[in-house]
Amino acid sequence: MDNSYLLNNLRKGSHCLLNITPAQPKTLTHLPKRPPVDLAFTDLTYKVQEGRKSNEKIILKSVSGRLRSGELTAIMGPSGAGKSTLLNILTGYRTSGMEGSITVNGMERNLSSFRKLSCYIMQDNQLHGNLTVEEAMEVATSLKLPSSTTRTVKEEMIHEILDTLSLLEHQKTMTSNLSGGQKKRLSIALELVNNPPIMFFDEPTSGLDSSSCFQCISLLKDLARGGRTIICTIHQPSARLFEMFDQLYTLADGQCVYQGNTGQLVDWLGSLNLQCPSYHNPASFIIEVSCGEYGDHTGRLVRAINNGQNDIRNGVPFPEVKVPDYNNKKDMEQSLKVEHNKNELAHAQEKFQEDGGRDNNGGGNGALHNGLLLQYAHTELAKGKAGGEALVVQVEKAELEKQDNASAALLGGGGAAAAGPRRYATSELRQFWVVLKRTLLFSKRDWTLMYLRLFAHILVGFLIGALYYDIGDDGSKVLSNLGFLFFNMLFLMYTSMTITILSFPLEMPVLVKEHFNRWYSLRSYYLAITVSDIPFQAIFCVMYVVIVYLLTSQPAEWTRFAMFLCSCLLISFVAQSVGLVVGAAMSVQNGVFLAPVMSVPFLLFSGFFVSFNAIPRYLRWITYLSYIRYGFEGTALATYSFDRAKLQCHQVYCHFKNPQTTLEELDMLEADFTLDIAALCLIFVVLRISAFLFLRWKLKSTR
Ligand SMILES: Nc1ncnc2c1ncn2[C@@H]1O[C@H](COP(=O)(O)OP(=O)(O)OP(=O)(O)O)[C@@H](O)[C@H]1O
Repeated sequence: MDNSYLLNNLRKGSHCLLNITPAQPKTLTHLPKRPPVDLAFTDLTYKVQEGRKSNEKIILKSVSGRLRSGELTAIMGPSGAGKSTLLNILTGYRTSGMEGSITVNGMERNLSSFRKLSCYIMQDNQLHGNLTVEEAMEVATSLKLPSSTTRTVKEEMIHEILDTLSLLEHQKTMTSNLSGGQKKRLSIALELVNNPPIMFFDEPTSGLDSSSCFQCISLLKDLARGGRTIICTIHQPSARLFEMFDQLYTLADGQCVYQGNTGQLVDWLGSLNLQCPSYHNPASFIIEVSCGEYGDHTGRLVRAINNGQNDIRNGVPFPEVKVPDYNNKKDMEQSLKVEHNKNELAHAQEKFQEDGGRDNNGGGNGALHNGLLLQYAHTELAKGKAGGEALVVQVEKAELEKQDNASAALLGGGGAAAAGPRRYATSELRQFWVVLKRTLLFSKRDWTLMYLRLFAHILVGFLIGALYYDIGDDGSKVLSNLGFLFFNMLFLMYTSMTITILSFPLEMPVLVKEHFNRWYSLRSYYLAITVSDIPFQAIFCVMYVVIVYLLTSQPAEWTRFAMFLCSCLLISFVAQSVGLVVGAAMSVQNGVFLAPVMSVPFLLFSGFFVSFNAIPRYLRWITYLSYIRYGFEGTALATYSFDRAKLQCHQVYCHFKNPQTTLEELDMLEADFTLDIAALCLIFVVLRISAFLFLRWKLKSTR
């Protein structure tokens, strides 16, 4: 072979190699700027009542900790240790039953402002399956960014976020068709839109394979590197994943057994005579220790880490196991006796800087620097060195200044979506409009909701039309015609009620997430879903009524048809509202059983089975509540009242030839059509308000 050819190719190859440039890490440039936020909690206790009132269960036992900006923190622990509970409390998702203090940049947490700064990505992704990735992102930008943000900026932002999260090529994919890892990334992408400085994740790796887990944690790490505070609960990660976390917070039996760098864990446990075997995953080891597999060491670990008040950091000596409690007045007074010594202080700072220089993270991070310095000062103080106390004061002052600046930034400037007195980034009218458009899109795409319902109304319409064909003007078939009127009520009631009972509770988890993450107010959401289904329900009802009215030969008068239709429409809207109340208040299983059962009294007292005068007096009040009665009465009056001419009679004798006889038999001679319509409207309004109140209660009670 020609050597020069080989050489040339090799040269070409080396040229190619030389031209390879490492992939640049993707960064998010279009996101609103946010200040860094440090979160700290002190003496956090969480209790729940179990069984009888006096029976109290303590889930978190006076734990403390600090979660810093720019760090990826893992909350780990054995099952039932209290990880999810701690996360729920830190996010503000759970507030009742909690004692202790939570501070944001050193200031007591204001839950309302905090929720604008943070987002909570729950374990199950809670996404609407009927939207494409792109549409879901558009909804998120429309709701989470101020209305003043231009369309171009929103589009660029969506493009950038999807590109960063490797979802760009899937932007036209339906959310329901995404893989588990992609769904997780989409959940993150949706919340990234307004760039919250604090992001909480509950088990972000659950259900993912090892490669997706790695990608997911890498993404979280990148987000943390962007200055965000990223906190996630995780179940025993692999050694490779474990190394990726900056900070570890471990719980056992509701107490903190470790808080500090992941890299220091093995040494720290070693210093407490708990040697992690070689080639053993440190994450597994701390869980095994916490579970008591090597004996009961929980108490010792909790004391050593001061239940989360201490922090094991790179470059800072381990705190001694018997560290004084600085929250304790006695210990504090003792430490204040230590004489101020400026030389000692200077020495301490110098020494810290020497140690701090070895810290990988310390460099440019002021918060971390101060944190380390503070911890070092406490350690010195614990050793009884005079300079320690002055150093504590000095560092704490610096820390406070930083916190003031950051907090001012949080409240005053930064991301427009976060700042300001408004709870939401957009007006309620806009929220209503965006949610309405989204719900209409779902309806269009939901086969069950739309096409099955349409099909059912048409099919049943023709079936009933065939069964009761041409009976409307036949004096000998009035009883059958009354049966037809009653069946209309029954059909319209069940179709509109059950579809809502089946579909509405399925929306709940997404509603809980989006409402909690401040996408929209409950009012705008509720109004949007209330309005969205009314046109469809109306169209189906009109189609059904036109078919049956014509086929059964009811009176061919426009006014009577309008009255008949009006009663039927109101019945279906009222029944839909009953479905909303039931759907808001209970699960699908309970609702599907209870709603029809609860409707039985209303059907019995509708006036079809027993006329009003035949009902015992003490039970008559039920007829006033029965919306079926008003609907049935409305259609009966539309058919037989208002001086309707005598019906045709093809037999020797037709008892109900005169419509007045029918009304008399039904006790409807005195009935007023307007009153029936007014009663149905009133019941509709009361039910819609009740459904809203139930929904609000449900949202609160799930937390
Ligand atoms: N409302 C409640 N009533 C009674 N006990 C509760 C309640 N909520 C939580 N607990 C208990 O508190 C403990 C901690 O629960 P939590 O869900 O926080 O654990 P976890 O560490 O997240 O567990 P896992 O890893 O298995 O999800 C558990 O023993 C649980 O049974």
